[in-house]
Amino acid sequence: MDPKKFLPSDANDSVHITTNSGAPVDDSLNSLTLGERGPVLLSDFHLVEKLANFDREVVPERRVHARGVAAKGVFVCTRDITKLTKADPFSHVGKRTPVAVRFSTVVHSRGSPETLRDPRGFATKFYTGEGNWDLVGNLEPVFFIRDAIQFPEMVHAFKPSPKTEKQEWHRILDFLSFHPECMHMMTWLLDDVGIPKNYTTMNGAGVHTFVLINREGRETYVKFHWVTEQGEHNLLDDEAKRVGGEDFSHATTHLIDTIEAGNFPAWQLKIQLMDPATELDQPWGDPLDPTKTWPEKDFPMIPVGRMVLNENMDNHFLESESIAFSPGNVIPGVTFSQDKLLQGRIFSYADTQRYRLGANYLQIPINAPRCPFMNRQFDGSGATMTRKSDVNYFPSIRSRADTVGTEQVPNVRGTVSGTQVRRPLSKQNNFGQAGERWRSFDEARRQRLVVRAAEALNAPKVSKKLKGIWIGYWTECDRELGSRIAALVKMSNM
Ligand code: HEM
Repeated sequence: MDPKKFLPSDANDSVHITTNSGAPVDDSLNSLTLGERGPVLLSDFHLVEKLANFDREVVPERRVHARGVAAKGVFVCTRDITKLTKADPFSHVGKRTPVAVRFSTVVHSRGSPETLRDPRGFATKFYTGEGNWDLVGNLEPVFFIRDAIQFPEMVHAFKPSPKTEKQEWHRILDFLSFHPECMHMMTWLLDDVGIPKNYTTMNGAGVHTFVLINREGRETYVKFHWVTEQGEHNLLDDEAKRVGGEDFSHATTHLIDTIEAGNFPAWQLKIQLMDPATELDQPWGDPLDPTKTWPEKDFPMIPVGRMVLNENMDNHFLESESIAFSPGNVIPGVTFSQDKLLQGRIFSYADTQRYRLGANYLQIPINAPRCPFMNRQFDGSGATMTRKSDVNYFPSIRSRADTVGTEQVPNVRGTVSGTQVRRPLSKQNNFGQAGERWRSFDEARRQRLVVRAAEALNAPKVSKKLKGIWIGYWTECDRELGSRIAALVKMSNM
């Protein structure tokens, strides 16, 4: 039997409604009752099945990044970097790799306004010839914290309060006051880019340091950046209120309409490179620190590819909602650095997706690999893979692939040794790049950040003590920045 031949479809190839098992239903408008006025009979199988199906139509929303929209497209390699990496999408100039991208906000639920000040997700799945590679990035090239062990509590502080179900600044500022490494990210969140005009006018970043590996096994540190060809545009706070009032899904509307109209948005993929032998010599900090950017004058942006989004998703639930990105999905030629935030992410995504979408979430078509594939772990809830063989173990003398062996995949890094410790990175420099970024703005943009930072500190329940800590941090970033914020903060209320 070829099970694929019998997959239910929406071809509507029956003249009447059927049950999920295909039996004709004589009436799908009136429940089966004892007499015209009821009661309703439990033997109305169709009614019970319809309601039961409806009751299960949703899966849990993503724990973060619940609100988003996805599209499909293509990535084209534009520069020969085969000396740096054996990764399939870069195998030759002109190489085309299908992609799916999901843009998102972070904190609030599905259906929340897209005009809120919030980081933005920019996640890309490359369907490569050697497995799916997910670059699960954000608009901002840095993050609030450095260690995954702090992430759940950070999200609790940003998410709506368990008492009021409202996002509250005092909880965010309280948590982050213990993490001065957040200051660089705060100069992105409270900057104009904190509310992008729409998803096509924003850049993206891989954030972490990753490692490129070439055919000889040589490793190069890399940072990935998506640079929008539409130009970077944002909404100022008043504009955001107006746009959000007119259409709280404005960014989703814009992406779908733009693609529908054939104005396909595009991004350049640029990389920055570092020799790992120099990693301890960087004056600005540690390249394993995701709160740092690499100065462009020392690490120039090198364009290596171009991505065009040219197709909307056909079905929101089956594609946009079911797509599952994970920083753990790397391919030969690209791997992880020891960045502690990244290392926690390698676990967390696949784990939440097993819960959110089920054990066989990688068999959902939008997630399935589009390359030759072979392993023996596919049974369980949601399994749809066509299999005819009785070899469901490994290795087997009856399977050629099991005995031939594969080319050595140069993805495993060399020996690492050390003493077990729980200790933060010693090179911190929490304020330097934050101050540099603020000073790089023109005066109007500087002032907008000052006002937003002060508004956060003037929010309800922000204590005098907390205000003092934050004014201290802003002053460490830049003396003038600190004093300008302090001048707008009301100190008398607590
Ligand atoms: C230790 C830190 C982090 C943890 C534990 C974490 C965990 C998660 C989880 C559980 C999800 C939901 C995934 C799903 O249900 O499919 C998610 C989504 C996401 N995360 Fe993170 N995250 C972390 C840091 C980051 C950072 C630093 C970035 C940016 C570089 C990021 C970008 C994203 C994006 C873009 C999504 C949405 C993916 C999509 O569109 O489906 N996360 N994260």
